[in-house]
Amino acid sequence: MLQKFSAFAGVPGPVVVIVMDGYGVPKTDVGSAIAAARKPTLDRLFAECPSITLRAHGTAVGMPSDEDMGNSEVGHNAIGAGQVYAQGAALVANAIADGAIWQGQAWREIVAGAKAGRGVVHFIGLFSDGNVHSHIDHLKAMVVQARAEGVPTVRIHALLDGRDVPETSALEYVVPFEAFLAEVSSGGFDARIASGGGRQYITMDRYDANWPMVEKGWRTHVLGEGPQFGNATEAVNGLRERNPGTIDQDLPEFVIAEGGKPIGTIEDGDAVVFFNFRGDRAIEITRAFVEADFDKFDRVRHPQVTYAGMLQYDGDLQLPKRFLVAPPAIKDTSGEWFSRQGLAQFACSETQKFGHVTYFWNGNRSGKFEGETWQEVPSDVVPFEQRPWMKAAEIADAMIAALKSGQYKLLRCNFANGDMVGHTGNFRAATMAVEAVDLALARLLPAIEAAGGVALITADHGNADEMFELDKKTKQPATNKDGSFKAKTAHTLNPVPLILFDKVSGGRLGLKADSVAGLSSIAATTANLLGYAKHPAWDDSVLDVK
Ligand SMILES: O=C(O)[C@H](O)COP(=O)(O)O
Ligand SMILES: [Mn+2]
Ligand SMILES: [Mn+2]
Repeated sequence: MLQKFSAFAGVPGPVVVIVMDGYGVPKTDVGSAIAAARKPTLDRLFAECPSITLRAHGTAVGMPSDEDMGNSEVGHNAIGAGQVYAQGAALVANAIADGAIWQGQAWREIVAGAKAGRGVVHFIGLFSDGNVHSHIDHLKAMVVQARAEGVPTVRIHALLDGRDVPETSALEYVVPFEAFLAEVSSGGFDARIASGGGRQYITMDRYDANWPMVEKGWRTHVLGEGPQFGNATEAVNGLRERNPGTIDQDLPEFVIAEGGKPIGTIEDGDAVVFFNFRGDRAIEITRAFVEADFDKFDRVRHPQVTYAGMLQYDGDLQLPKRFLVAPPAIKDTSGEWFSRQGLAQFACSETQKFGHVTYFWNGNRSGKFEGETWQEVPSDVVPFEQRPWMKAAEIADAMIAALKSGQYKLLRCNFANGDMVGHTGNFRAATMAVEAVDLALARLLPAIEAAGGVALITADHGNADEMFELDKKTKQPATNKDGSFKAKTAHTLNPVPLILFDKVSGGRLGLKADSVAGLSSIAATTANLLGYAKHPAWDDSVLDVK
């Protein structure tokens, strides 16, 4: 059980944690959709309430280095668990560096499974060095190892990124990788890219938002259906010509063929590795491969393959059963400990971020802890620059209703706007996204005050705070040849705000500025606001009690 907090007895009402996804604190207002947005509520909060910044990238959230931006998985894991674990990106890199991955049963079964069949290993995954869902160096190491272990054929199904890396950078990955594959394809070894497409167009849906996307991916990778090209470089060039202005993440599917025949359909007896380490966008395609009674779309045929995930994507569902590297063993999460305390908890977001405040928050578990209520607001299936307000109003409605019910001592929500619209690279839409969140806060905060509660308003990482690529040398926004700014779709390395909205303590409560504090300090801060000492495993609270 959690102990009482000696310095403060706890607020009379609930504690509400509000995550403004993709809302960082930028170094310059140039290119910041947040600075450009009209946001009277947030401006007032920053002027009147205690606020500090928290680290939300790099080692502060378990990434391999401080060059790595933050992301929703590591951010919500850190907020929910109150601790920092070495995350998938680091765990896979280490397992490759020390060779442990090749000794593991899963890798041995992949190689043995392929050799017992047609001798084909397929690698499907996000084809970039974004290090959010995957890293291309991990793929490279597996191709080299497969060759060394005598696997004759490798087929790669490359999901083009442009979302965690610059928006039209696909050829920077495809061209050198096809050259590398040509170089290693000798002595009876044949490795080629066989299919692919934009990651937001095929395969990498999440949270059941858009199964037709996954079906399209299945038809591309498994059945070999789609426009045919001679190699992936030609495919990217050809698709760009046919779809002018389309950025990589939205490019349609492609299939590599010889004489009209796809070179890499997935057949009985093949081995398949889904090489993303992050789970949210890996779960649906994994289900299509491993579930016997799968009913989300017609698979046409269901090849019997040896399937492995880079990590296990869902510990509760054991999905998939075979995985190359063990995921971080996240335990003692705040959700679990507040539940053991008998506190009722409410979690809400729209589909696109629903798993963030449930599954990621609870340490990548899909099951609820006792006393948790989860509410999902269905997201629209549209390009979000067309609807930058997304479901901010409906999330505010649900939160206000939950507050009014008086049932919950802890509430949490995620507003997806700054991030989902930030990822489109559309500056104007991103300012509206921030404005929509501001409007929702203007309604939500009075309900928190009326319930005698307080709010911690924060973010999981930056995105809308930097909508232009920065020049690597000057760190100023980079320009195209015509002088326009280069749109940026990825997350940022900026810290995030932590604001304490408190109308109940009479000014007793503040936040301690601490240059090393990160997102993992929020769990302990929440416990202290409720009048509990932090769990010993959690990082320190930043609550200041006068
Ligand atoms: O999956 C995505 O949309 C991006 O790669 C990362 O965004 P998120 O970490 O905010 O989900
Ligand atoms: Mn996020
Ligand atoms: Mn994002």
